[in-house]
Amino acid sequence: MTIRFDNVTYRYATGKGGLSDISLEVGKGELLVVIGPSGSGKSTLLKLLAGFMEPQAGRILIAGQDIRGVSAQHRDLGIVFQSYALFPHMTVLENIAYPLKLRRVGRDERIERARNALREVGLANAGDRLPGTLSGGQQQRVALARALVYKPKALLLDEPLSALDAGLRTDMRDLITHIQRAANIATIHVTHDQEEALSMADRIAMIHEGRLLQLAPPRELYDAPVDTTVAAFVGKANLWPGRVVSPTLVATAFGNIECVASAWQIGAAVTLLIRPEAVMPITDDDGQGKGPRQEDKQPGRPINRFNGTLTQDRFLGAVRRYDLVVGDGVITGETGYRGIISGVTISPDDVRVLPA
Ligand SMILES: Nc1ncnc2c1ncn2[C@@H]1O[C@H](COP(=O)(O)OP(=O)(O)OP(=O)(O)O)[C@@H](O)[C@H]1O
Repeated sequence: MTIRFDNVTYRYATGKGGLSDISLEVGKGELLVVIGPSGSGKSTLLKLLAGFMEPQAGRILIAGQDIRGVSAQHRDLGIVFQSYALFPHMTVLENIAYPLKLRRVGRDERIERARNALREVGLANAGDRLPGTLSGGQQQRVALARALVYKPKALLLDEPLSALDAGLRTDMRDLITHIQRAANIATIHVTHDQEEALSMADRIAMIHEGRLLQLAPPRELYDAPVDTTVAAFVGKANLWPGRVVSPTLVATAFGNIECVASAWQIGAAVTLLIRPEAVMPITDDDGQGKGPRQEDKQPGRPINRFNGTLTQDRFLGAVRRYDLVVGDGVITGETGYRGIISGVTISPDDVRVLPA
């Protein structure tokens, strides 16, 4: 089954917030992650889908059917919230079986299906316990089992991992994607956490101020963001304002930067995006301060080469994130190199030209 938003608009009575003209489709078995800053409209999107309120314009379709007027409980959606929302006085098994009871499934079948669902989330032995005796991660697994037990048409995950600590969150990402794949169910997952989005999503929808800015697979969103808002929200970014001076040159506060600007008019105001991992430290190994990648392209002439002073040097384990002050500007780089850094180079191919 699929989920589709056709030009959906919702305005709160206050006149502020909501969603404007959202169109997107989630395919059968697809995991779409919705990201965006606080207040961008992510929860509004879920509330409209879940049936807690109706759009003022546009249509929402589940499995090709317009769901306007269908009550929340008849939309047959599995929903997992940040707060586990389990019934504290019911055992784990009773919690999971509850949606089946509501649907008048017989007792034996209820228990059997609830046990299967519990096994799928790796908690086969926890059926008789009360939710309060489980850890946060375990409770979230129960919530997931309860959401899926009646084979809903689609799955909605509203920040399901945000109450968990970092290590557990990473494990739960894998569990959710595993179970979501096995259930082959169209899923919308809302999160603040960009790494969670990048690692879990088939595609990511980035929402900002109620508008859909970009809908793309994680790599495309990261490598080719449509604008500076997406570039800054997803991953770390060096963003430098500039002006196109030739098809291969953009003037910035750091001087003229070699890049591919042929799609832009001469004189156009642009912003250059350089990801920190594309910033190459000039190491002792290439002594003369010419990055090897630049030499390959134009022998003898150093391109996009900057000398400066390291002001921040953060050891993050696998990598080191540093700030190099160059004139009035700062270049942030990431590297596994542990030696002294006094300059960097940036390959023209690693510079992305975005609208100003
Ligand atoms: N019940 C409401 N009445 C009026 N305005 C609301 C209501 N709910 C949300 N809003 C406004 O709509 C906008 C979008 O809110 P929404 O909760 O969808 O954002 P969000 O992206 O989910 O934010 P967060 O990440 O903080 O949960 C916000 O500006 C918010 O203030």
